[in-house]
Amino acid sequence: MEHFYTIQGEGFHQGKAAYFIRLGGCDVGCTWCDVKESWPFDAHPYYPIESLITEVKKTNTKMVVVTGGEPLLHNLDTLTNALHTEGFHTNIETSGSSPLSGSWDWICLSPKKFKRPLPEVLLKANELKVIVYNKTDFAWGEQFAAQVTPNCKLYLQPEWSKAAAMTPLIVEYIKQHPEWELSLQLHKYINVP
Ligand SMILES: C[S@@+](CC[C@H](N)C(=O)[O-])C[C@H]1O[C@@H](n2cnc3c(N)ncnc32)[C@H](O)[C@@H]1O
Ligand SMILES: Nc1nc2[nH]cc(C(=O)O)c2c(=O)[nH]1
Ligand code: SF4
Ligand SMILES: [Mg+2]
Repeated sequence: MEHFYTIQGEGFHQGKAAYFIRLGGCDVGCTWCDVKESWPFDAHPYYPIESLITEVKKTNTKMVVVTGGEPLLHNLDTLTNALHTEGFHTNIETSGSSPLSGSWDWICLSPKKFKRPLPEVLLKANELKVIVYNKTDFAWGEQFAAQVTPNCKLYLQPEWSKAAAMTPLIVEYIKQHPEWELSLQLHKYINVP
């Protein structure tokens, strides 16, 4: 759908330079999704992997983030193998709701009520990023925290339109449950892609 060089705005790698590859198509349908234009599967331009890699190599980045849409609707083996051949770190942003493909240095799983994550992806997640849209989402997120591995990082991220109301609740929750950390969508505060 699009590709751009920016800083990772969310989660464990927040603040680091990263090249984003956003793949078209999503079958999850979150009511509050901030990239609904990504949902149609066939409405986006196709970029050959070689030309994407040429663009990434023009930057100074080591890190490539594959997102969407739901990137796991595509088989990502060829793309991630090509990125690894060129020495890039491969990160994915996923709802975990479709089978895992690709080889990943970092998997950020953000579970969704609209299509639940698969156990196989929960077990491979390096980072669990729960979006807090209302106060019931804390208890809802704990069920997934119970299914990831002990090393998996745990983040609570306010849904953007509810951030003013939810961020204070998140701060209180983290004070009570310090295994969780705050993730803000930094790029939206500083107006970068
Ligand atoms: C647009 S999604 C694409 C990747 C994948 N479909 C997923 O949901 O993880 C990228 C990240 O943005 C988060 N996100 C989407 N809309 C959001 C919103 N309105 N507020 C906060 N986070 C949002 C998702 O939960 C996910 O972690
Ligand atoms: N800067 C920036 N950081 C991000 N982290 C995850 C994003 C995504 O949409 O997957 C995203 C994004 O769209 N922009
Ligand atoms: S899974 Fe991701 S891309 Fe799909 S609707 Fe939800 S937030 Fe948007
Ligand atoms: Mg985004």
